[in-house]
Amino acid sequence: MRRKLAAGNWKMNGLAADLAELDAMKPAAATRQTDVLICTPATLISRAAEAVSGSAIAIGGQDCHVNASGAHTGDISAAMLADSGAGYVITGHSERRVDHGETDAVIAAKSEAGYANDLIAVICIGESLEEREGGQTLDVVGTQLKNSTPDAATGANTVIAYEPVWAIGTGKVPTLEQIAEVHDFIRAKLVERFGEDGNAFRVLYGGSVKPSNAQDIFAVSNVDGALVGGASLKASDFNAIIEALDAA
Ligand SMILES: O=C(CO)COP(=O)(O)O
Repeated sequence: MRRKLAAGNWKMNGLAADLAELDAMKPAAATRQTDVLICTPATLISRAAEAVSGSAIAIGGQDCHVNASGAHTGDISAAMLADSGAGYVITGHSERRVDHGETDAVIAAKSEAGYANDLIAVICIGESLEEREGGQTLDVVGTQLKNSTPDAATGANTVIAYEPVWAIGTGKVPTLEQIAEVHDFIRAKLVERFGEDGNAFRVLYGGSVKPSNAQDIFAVSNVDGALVGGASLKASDFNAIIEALDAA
């Protein structure tokens, strides 16, 4: 039985004053069946980890460098994330694939850097609108999944997040049938590659998840939770999403 995961990605949002939102998420996070994760900007990780200490909320980073240390001005290593109190790291978010030219091979290497520091990698994959309209969704998702996921991935050290690029921050959400098609496909590919352990990977949906659509999305087969952007910034929204997931 996979534990569910409600994950928030704060992206480039969050100052010290916003740590109060984490405090307000603690009661909702104290659920039986759902893990709760907030990936803050790197500048807040250590304070966020302190703020959630003793609660059920885990803290993660949003990216890491492939190397452990060295002359990489402005970059942050997986060891630094772990040292700051992170337990997870997002790799391969579409905003990094697009803004920073990250390839599947780089994303796999970043995920491995995470494993080496006992971080769980949340590996993101998803098609663009053009690819969706061109009927290439499963090809694109399949290739990204294969090449961004290291051979060392397991259901314990890796979470897959399916985030259609056109659904991120747009308010547009795929139909439940479209979500089911991709999640069932991802599950089949994981089982094909990793055998029985392929059933242990959590597969999250991401892209315009809100309290108003969460219940329907969480009822879809092979949806084990969500990676939430905008609606994870405020406890009032994210708590409702946690509760919808826990009840699903
Ligand atoms: O990119 C996302 C999470 O990583 C989704 O963002 P939104 O929930 O704001 O659409």
